[in-house]
Amino acid sequence: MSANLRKGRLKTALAHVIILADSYTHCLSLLGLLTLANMIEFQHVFKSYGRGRNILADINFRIEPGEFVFVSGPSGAGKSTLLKLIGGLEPASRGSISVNGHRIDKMPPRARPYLRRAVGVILQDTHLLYDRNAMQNVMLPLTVIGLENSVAITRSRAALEKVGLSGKEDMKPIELSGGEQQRLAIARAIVNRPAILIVDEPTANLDDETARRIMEVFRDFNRVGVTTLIASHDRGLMASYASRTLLIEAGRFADVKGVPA
Ligand SMILES: Nc1ncnc2c1ncn2[C@@H]1O[C@H](COP(=O)(O)OP(=O)(O)OP(=O)(O)O)[C@@H](O)[C@H]1O
Repeated sequence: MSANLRKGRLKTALAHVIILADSYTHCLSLLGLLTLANMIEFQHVFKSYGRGRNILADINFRIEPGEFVFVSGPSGAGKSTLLKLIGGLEPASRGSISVNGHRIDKMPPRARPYLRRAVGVILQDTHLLYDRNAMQNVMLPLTVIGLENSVAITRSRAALEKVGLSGKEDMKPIELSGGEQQRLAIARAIVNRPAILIVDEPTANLDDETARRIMEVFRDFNRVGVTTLIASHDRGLMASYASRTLLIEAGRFADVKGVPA
């Protein structure tokens, strides 16, 4: 056997080991997630911005590990605000919020990276890095935690493929359509395999077929135990997927089985 052929085979074998090791750690992390109890609990939570009115008032609910829940209500009702509280992107004005058993309203700033890893946040404003290409944007959360480059690339490619962006790795966000940018933000949020996914209006800019495909990506994650919360006013989407809906309407809050009437 020539030295080049041997080298080639060794490289292929190594790549397989890396992928296998990666799946192994994924399984372990999923087991870890399940034992970590990736639940969300709000107790008497109030939220106002500055001295303004209460956007959320005395909100109480508990989402069990692995649930798939919609947050619904009219525009301006406070859906994004609720998601931001869970992701630690906005502080509550009063009350207690627990995520994964940690009181995030009492979490010191040095513990924030933990929350960022545990909770994948996909907001309407995608916060992509416009001077980096699609691949670099998706790789960022993995680079931050010090994952080896080759593993980060393999996982980022897989995440881009999941959201239908294979072949667009080298494109900058500005060269992508609104819907593609949204899918890029989804790839970046799932690449870290969070315990909880919170998603704001994920299908707003997408055609029906792409919307269905993206919802299936969230379902796949949910099937392996990822607690998923989706803010939406798309009744068709909720009719297909919702088994529980948190409804915020005119300052009132309701926890509804299935889709609200
Ligand atoms: N940073 C902020 N400062 C002040 N007010 C804010 C801020 N963010 C949101 N609000 C106000 O809080 C209210 C709820 O906003 P939020 O974005 O949570 O609603 P929403 O239900 O997600 O709306 P939409 O469906 O239109 O996205 C709105 O009246 C909004 O103006």
